[in-house]
Amino acid sequence: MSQPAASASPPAVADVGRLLVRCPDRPGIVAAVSGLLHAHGANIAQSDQYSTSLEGGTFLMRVVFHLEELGARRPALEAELAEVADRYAMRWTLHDAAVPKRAAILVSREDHCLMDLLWRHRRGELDLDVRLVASNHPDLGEDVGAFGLPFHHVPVTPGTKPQAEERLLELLAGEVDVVILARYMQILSGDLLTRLGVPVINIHHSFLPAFVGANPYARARDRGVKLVGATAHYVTEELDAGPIIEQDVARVSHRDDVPALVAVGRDIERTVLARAVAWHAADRVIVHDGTTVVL
Ligand SMILES: Nc1nc2c(c(=O)[nH]1)N[C@@H](CN(C=O)c1ccc(C(=O)N[C@@H](CCC(=O)O)C(=O)O)cc1)CN2
Repeated sequence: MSQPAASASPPAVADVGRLLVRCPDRPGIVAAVSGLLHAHGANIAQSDQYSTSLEGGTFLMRVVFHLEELGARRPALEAELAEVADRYAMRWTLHDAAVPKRAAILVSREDHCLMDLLWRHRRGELDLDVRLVASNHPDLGEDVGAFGLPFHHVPVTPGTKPQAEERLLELLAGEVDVVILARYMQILSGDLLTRLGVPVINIHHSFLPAFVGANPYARARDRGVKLVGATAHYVTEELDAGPIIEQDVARVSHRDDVPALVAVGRDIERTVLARAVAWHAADRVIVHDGTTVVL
């Protein structure tokens, strides 16, 4: 099963920029962007592009480049990018690979996805600046503290959901660039998502679009599935309907009861979430028309 390379991005080093481009497809875009980077003294290390259609499609491009003194040269580079963008009706973002995205992780009681992310982060495998962990249960506070990270218990009950979301916003709004739901089992309101204003990545414990919502493994067992899976997706107000970033599956059989399905699923969930988070951290995921392109 082919999939984007586990990590095609060069190591995050000084003076490495990542440029993401989106515009109506037409001839000359690659030449215009590469020519601009060359004119500013940049050396392109990686370039990936995709057009949604050869006729009237949208052109998506990700360029990783090295430019000495990137910080000092960035204003002039961005000024000329703005001019090229006008010519090609281009939307673009430029990221400094030396500045990891600030992240918060939300969790409930299941620890496998959270711990996997924290272990990878501690080993330096996850290019993120993990700022805090928050949970609607106190269970994992000690485990998080062992990683030297702040842990915030934000209890949620049906009658206190608005107040809990206000507390989450106090902790997160303006403080992080991405929020990761590592089996966080509370539905986030559209108001919270809007006020957060940053991408939220969720791991759903089924191969979406099958078994949206709660208790997917029990429903999968009742259905007699021969595969179970996990799906990492961006979070939207509609439950488990956001753009899919990564998925994977494993074979199961009639011999597997629900606990066995849950056990098989745990390994899939944590590896799928880790891959999705790593790709997001490396600016490899572009959302287009409710789906994603992973360059
Ligand atoms: N706005 C969104 N919020 C969340 C999403 C999402 O896609 N959009 N994904 C969920 C995670 N999730 C499945 O992956 C999920 C979580 C919670 C529920 C649910 O029914 N929760 C109940 C309360 C459960 C409890 O009290 O423990 C509820 O919130 O009413 C279904 C699916 C994370 N949030």
